[in-house]
Amino acid sequence: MDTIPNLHGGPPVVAQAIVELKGVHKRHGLGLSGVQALHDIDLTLAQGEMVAICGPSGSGKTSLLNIIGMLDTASEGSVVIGRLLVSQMPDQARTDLRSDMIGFVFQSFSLIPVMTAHENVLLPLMLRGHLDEAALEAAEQRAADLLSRLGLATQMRHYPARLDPSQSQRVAIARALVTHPRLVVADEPTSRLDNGCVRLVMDLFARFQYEHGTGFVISTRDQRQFSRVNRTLQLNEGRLSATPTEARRRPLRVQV
Ligand SMILES: Nc1ncnc2c1ncn2[C@@H]1O[C@H](COP(=O)(O)OP(=O)(O)OP(=O)(O)O)[C@@H](O)[C@H]1O
Repeated sequence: MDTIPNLHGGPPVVAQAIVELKGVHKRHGLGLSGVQALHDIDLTLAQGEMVAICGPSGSGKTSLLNIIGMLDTASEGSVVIGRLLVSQMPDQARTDLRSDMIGFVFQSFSLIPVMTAHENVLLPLMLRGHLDEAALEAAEQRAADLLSRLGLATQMRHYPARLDPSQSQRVAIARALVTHPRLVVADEPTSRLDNGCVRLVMDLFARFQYEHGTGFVISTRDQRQFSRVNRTLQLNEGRLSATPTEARRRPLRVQV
């Protein structure tokens, strides 16, 4: 549990944790060639909080995000996402939970080459099961709105091969948001964007945070994001160097 200043003047709001990591270690590979990517990570994120994880290349940002995003498992320690102990869940249950509550922005975008930008964004909604005509129309509209907000109105019918890195990164961001997930995990989501596009993306994230209570975990080396998040944590050689209370913290805007 975490208390958040109430910007509307009332008592502090008690926010539930959406992510709780305790004593998390991650080792890639076995034996002498193995790499210890994360050491004894304790981390709690409140629902609706936006947190940046910064650190140099190789510090363990992707390893940490993959665990929070349920794409990978910890070697040791407990991982609770949305109050469920995912570190002890069978793979299929973890996959289902991930598609229900998490949007993931991959560092390498991971767009599907045989689908247009619009189809790529629509895909997570289509994978949720059969949509009747009205639901399909609403889903198509939602995907188109997100692409427009990210400055891609004229690229919707383009295939990934015709998109530049900035456009591809924005398509990957739209795809992560389209299900209105409770948590977005974004691996260096602004690495290929100019200042104008960074502003578009961070404005859209802030809007989701405010309107839908979406939480964000963003790994970054990009100083341009730091003023827009609630907290910034530092990873160095697999260790979080500031405890959450020591780290700079800005109040959350919450709807009450
Ligand atoms: N699948 C893997 N197998 C072996 N080692 C790995 C694997 N994935 C990551 N590592 C190693 O774990 C360490 C942390 O890597 P990670 O990708 O998590 O860091 P990062 O901070 O995200 O780096 P970057 O900013 O360059 O993406 C590095 O030493 C990396 O080489």
